[in-house]
Formats: sequence, structure tokens, C-alpha cells
Amino acid sequence: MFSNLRKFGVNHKKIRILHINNMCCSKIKSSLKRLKPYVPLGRNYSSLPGLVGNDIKSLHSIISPPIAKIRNIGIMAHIDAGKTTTTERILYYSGYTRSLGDVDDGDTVTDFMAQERERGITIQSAAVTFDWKGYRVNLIDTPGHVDFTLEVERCLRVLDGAVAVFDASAGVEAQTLTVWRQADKHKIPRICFLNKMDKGGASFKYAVESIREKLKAKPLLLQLPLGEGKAFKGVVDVVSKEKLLWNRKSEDGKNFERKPLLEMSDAELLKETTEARNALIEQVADLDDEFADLVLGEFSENFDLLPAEKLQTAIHRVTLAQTAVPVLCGSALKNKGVQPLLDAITMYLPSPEERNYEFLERISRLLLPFADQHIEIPSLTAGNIALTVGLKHTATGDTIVSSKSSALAAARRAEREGEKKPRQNSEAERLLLAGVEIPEPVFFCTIEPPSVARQPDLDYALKCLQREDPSLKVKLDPDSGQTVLCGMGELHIEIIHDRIKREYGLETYLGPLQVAYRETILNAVHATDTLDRTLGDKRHLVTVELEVKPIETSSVTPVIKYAAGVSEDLLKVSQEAIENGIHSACLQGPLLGSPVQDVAITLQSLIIRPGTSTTMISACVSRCLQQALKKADKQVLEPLMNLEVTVTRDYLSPVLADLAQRRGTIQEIQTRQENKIVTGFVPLAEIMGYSTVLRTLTSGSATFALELSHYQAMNPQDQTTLLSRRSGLTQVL
Ligand SMILES: Nc1nc2c(ncn2[C@@H]2O[C@H](COP(=O)(O)OP(=O)(O)OP(=O)(O)O)[C@@H](O)[C@H]2O)c(=O)[nH]1
Repeated sequence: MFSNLRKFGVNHKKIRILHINNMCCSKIKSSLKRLKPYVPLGRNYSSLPGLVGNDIKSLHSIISPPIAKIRNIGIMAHIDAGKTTTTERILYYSGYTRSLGDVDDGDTVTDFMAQERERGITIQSAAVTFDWKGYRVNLIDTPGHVDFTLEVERCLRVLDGAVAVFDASAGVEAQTLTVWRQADKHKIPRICFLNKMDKGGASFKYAVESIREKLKAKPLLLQLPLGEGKAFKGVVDVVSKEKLLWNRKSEDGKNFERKPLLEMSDAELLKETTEARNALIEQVADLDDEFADLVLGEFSENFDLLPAEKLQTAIHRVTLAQTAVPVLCGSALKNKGVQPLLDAITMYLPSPEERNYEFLERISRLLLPFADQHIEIPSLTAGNIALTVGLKHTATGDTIVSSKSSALAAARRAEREGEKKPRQNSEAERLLLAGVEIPEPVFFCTIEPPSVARQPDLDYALKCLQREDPSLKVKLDPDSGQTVLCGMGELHIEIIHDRIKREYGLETYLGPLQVAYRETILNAVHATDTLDRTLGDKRHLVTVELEVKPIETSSVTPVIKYAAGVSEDLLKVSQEAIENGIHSACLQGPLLGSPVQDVAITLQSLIIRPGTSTTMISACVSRCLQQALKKADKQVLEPLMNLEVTVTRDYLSPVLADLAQRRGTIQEIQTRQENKIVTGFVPLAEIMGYSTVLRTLTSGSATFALELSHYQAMNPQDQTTLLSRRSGLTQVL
């Protein structure tokens, strides 16, 4: 499918997005052979941005637009809110594509992986670059499914702004909260797009309220909808007091009318819009002193005289400061409201220079991304997103710099700056990006190659996939010698399995999916151990005494302390070896061989014969700790998931009854139009294959979202059942 790409003879499977100014990279998948815009699945693509027809502008202005005219943005949302459909419309109206793609027909630009097209969901982020009214927009479409949270996170780190897409009939949903929090963490200015205004049950007011209540954000209503559900026909621009109506005859929504609201014909609507505009002005003035001075000075008597541009500039500042979020609405599927969204992206979201990036870098080989097409470019100015190929040793989350000396200089500056301002917006935060936070996998299963001879091929495939997706963990089962895949969910592991087949030509076999449990202890215990071994003519002798006890606060890694009696000199040499020993013992708990958490270890005494190797010290500490853990009262911890089920009233009872059987705890049942929203907790072990069960129970009408909440202690009965099952013994009742 990629063989039509014709220009560069590169055959790298992996290509990374490089955010030049941030010296950071994350990658997207593609296979690049030769470059020539091609037409996948019959789609009709126009020229690359700036290369309209034969009118070829100066290559420099096409490749490197002024930084103030660049917008690096992401689209984020709950699964199925309509990100991909909105992106398709954006690409069409900007002239990037010449026909409209449809998720349901599986021919969108950004969902270009085979699995994405088949399943109608976004799995990997895709980057596209297009121009809109003199602006260069680099846009990244991110996945909404919780299994691919890391993919969202790694994208957010390179963005200057984001559009949060909502289903207007559902408002803020479970995964919206997760991505919103991630965007908060990375301090990304946002605008909200209330999509699906055409859908039955769509409610502008309800969706805005849920933004206010659930996201604790201050919505700035820049538009009002003209009708809702089937009656939705356009929007009112509150800032300019105009109505935007989409021509019914224009099927693709390209043409729409923008008409000022008139007293004669739109008296009611004009009154409503004026009130909304006045409220907006007051709200922005509250958040922005410069605007407040302007409003109170020149325009206090009559807000109508305030020019739209002044209000827009202030909204831009407020959005950048993240003290409020502009809200727009529309229906991507019905082709309404997307062009004003594009205007808002360029008008309100910041350029890279407003985000205080200072670096300009050059890299030998750079490519501009157009989803799964790429064009090689000679250089790029700060603020752009590009791809580079052939990086063999980098992984998602790495920071790339042009040379060692520039890295050292940046680190020195960061250090100096860090001393001055320990926390706030330090140089370190701006120049060097910390690695992405990698969520702990909750599922695992064994994976086997078709034959022993293909094991190296499988190892290679997994190594490549892991560099791209650090939320995938691969380890070796010490007892069986089998390769074990650990992932974020059933779908995650399924997609990895499928990719190994499609991209690496390997038919692999997966063992049954198992839940990743943890272990802890319930009481403090002591242990002492001595390791005395002579290897050749060298005697290694270590004696360790330690205490391990449970701690209240949740900590995945063990807390390590040293008693006053442990000599400092001894510690200097052997501290690393001691800590390695502790960490390795905590990787495999005594109950299930699962990681041990929420424990503190105090090294009470340590005697080392001179000349003893550090490996022996580690081995002795590890063995001693394992003995202590075995002696303690032990507890299995199981992953507990946050569950949100959206179900119609008729099916509520069977869904609740089923959840009760799954050891679920219901927290709340809310009413949202015709639907009931059930939120609660359920152990992960009980929710495997839930999508099929829910579909059967509700005739396919319900949806659900799952997210890891925390690990909780299993009750004694369930723990006994689990342990007997794992040890292969049948339970005697
Ligand atoms: N009624 C209505 N349906 C829409 C609208 N936009 C998208 N849809 C439908 O909603 C479903 C999901 O759309 P997508 O664009 O794939 O949503 P997404 O957010 O990209 O989904 P993921 O990538 O899987 O997270 C598809 O069936 C779309 O046709 C809209 O404006 N109105």
C-alpha cells in the first residue's frame, strides 16, 4: 500500500515526529519507500500545503512559515466523540483532501493503520500539516480509547494547543476527564468543540454545564447553536453578532452564509446574542486586567461599540493563560461548524513562540508529515513539527539535541535556572522535556513464535514495538522461559498481536490473558542472612539484617532506609548493590510472583568482608528480603477499575444485576436525557470480555469506559480462590 511513494529510497519502518524547538521526539508509524502523494483507498488528495496547482511559492516560505503563523495542535476526546470525523472535515475545508473521508466507511486520512480502518477507532496518533487562511497548522489526531492513554500523553508533550471534542449529547465523559487532566499537566491551552449537535439528545446547555462542573473549567461561549438535534442548522457568532447558516444544497458544507443579526428579522436572537456577548465581555474582563481597563475606560457605557478584534485578542490571552476555555459547537458529520473552529484554532490557540520556546535546531534529514505521506525538507524553523528517520537507539520520551555540547549547555542553564526558581516554569521545564509517564500495565499473557527458530524475529519485533510504545512491557517468565507481554488492556494486546503479524510477518500465539496482581504484607518482620562463598581464591562474605514493614501511603517502589548503626563508609561503596538487591526481591512476591508494593525496608546492619563483590552483596540482600517477605502475613492487591456504563432505562436492571455478580460497587446512577449513566468500581479480573456481555445484555445499545483507579486488597475468600487456581489446586469448599 505504501509502494507508490516515490522519491526517496528510504525503507525504515519507523519514523518519528520531531518537535524541533522542544528537542523532543515521539514517533508515528509508517513505512516510507518513495515519496509521491498517493491515493489510498480511492481518496482524492490535493497538493501539499502551499503547493497549490502550478503556483509554486518560494520553498522557504512553504516549509518555514513565520513562527507567529504556526499552530501545533492536537485533537483529544473521549472515544467516538468525533475527533477523526472533525479532522477529516478540517482537511477537506483546508484543501488538503478533495473528498470527504468517513470513519464508518474506513477511508479517513488520519486513521491509516489497517486496524484503525477496520475497527473505526484511532490507535496511533497521526500528524497532518495544512494551511488555513495564511496559517500553518500541524495537527495531531490522538486516540480516545483508554488502552492507548500513553499515545495521547506523548503527543500532548509536543503541542502548543489542543481542541477538545465532545459529543454534545453526552458532555464530559470518562476519558475526556483523563485527557483533560493530562493536558492540564502539560499546561496546554485548549478550545472546546461540542460536536454532534445534530444528534438526538444533543444539548448545548448540558454539555457546557458538564465542562463547568466536571472539568472545573470556565467556558467562554463564543457561539450559540441555531437549533439542536435534527433542527440544528448553524451557529451564531457571539463575538461578531452574526449568524452562520449552512446551505442545505451544499452537501459538503463548504459554502455557508455569514449574516449580521438584524433587529428587523432576528429581534429575539439578537437580544439573546447581545446578552451572551455582554456576559462574555464581563467574563473576559474578570480574567484579563488589560481588557478590563479597556472595557471600563472606553466602552463602559456601551459594550456594543467594543470592536470584535479587541475582544478576540483578549480571548486569545485568556486562552493562553488557561484561565478559561473558548467553546464552539457544530456537527462534523453534517458538515456544520468546522470552518469557524479552524478560525478559532488560528485566532485563539498560541503560536510556538508564545509558549516560550527559544531553540532553533537543524537535523540532517527531515520530513514533513502529511498523515502517512512525507516530503523531505532541507531545514525547519523553531515551532514546527517534523519527522526524522533512522534513529536506532531512541525511544518515546527521549529528548534529542543537535550536539553533545548544546545538551550540556542546556543542562547547565537548566541547572542554574533551577537553583533560582526551583519549581515555577523553570528553564529546565522549557528546554528539556522529561520522559513521558508510563502507566503500569494491568494485563499480561504469554506470546510464542510459530517455531523456536523464529524466536529472534519475535524478539526483534517486540523490541521495535516497545521503543515505539513504552506502555508495552516484555519480560521473560523465569520458570517457563516463555516471553510475556504486559499491556494496558485487552484491545492493546490484541492490536500488538495483530501488528506483529501484519508488519513483521509473524503468526504468533497468545496464552490466556491474565490480570497483573500486586502483593504487599500486613505486619513488620525481621530477617538475617549470611552469604559465604569462595570463588577461585577469593572469599565473599556478607551478613545482612533487615526489617520490612507495610506503609500506609501507596508506593510502587519500596521505600529504603538505613539504620543509624550502618556505617556511612560502607554505604558509599555498596549502596547501589543493596538497592539493586532490594528492588530485585520486590519484583517477585512470595504469593503469586507479582511485584511487591507499599513496603518500607530498613537495613539494620551490614557486615562485608573486604574484597566481596557487589553482585554478592545484592544477592545476599535480595535473599534476606525474600525470606522476610515469606515470613510476613501476605495480601494480594488487585487492580480496581473505574467503570462508566451508558445504558437506556429499559436495560438498566440487567446491567446492574450483572455488575453485582462481578463484585462491582455502584457509586452513582445519573440521568442524561434518555440514558442512565452508571458509575462505579469493578475489579479488572471480573470485567474481561465485558464488551461482548454488555452488547448481549443490552442488544448493543449500551457503551462503557474503563480506567484503572487503584490497586486494592482482595478479600480473604477471593484471595484463597485465586491462589488455589494459580497453584493448580481445586478449591475444597
Ligand atoms: N450524529 C453525529 N455523528 C457523528 C458526528 N461526528 C462523528 N460522528 C459519528 O461518531 C462515530 C465516531 O466518530 P469518530 O470520528 O471515529 O470518533 P473518534 O473520536 O475519532 O473515535 P476514536 O478515534 O475511536 O476515539 C462515527 O460513527 C461517526 O460517524 C456528528 O457530528 N454527528
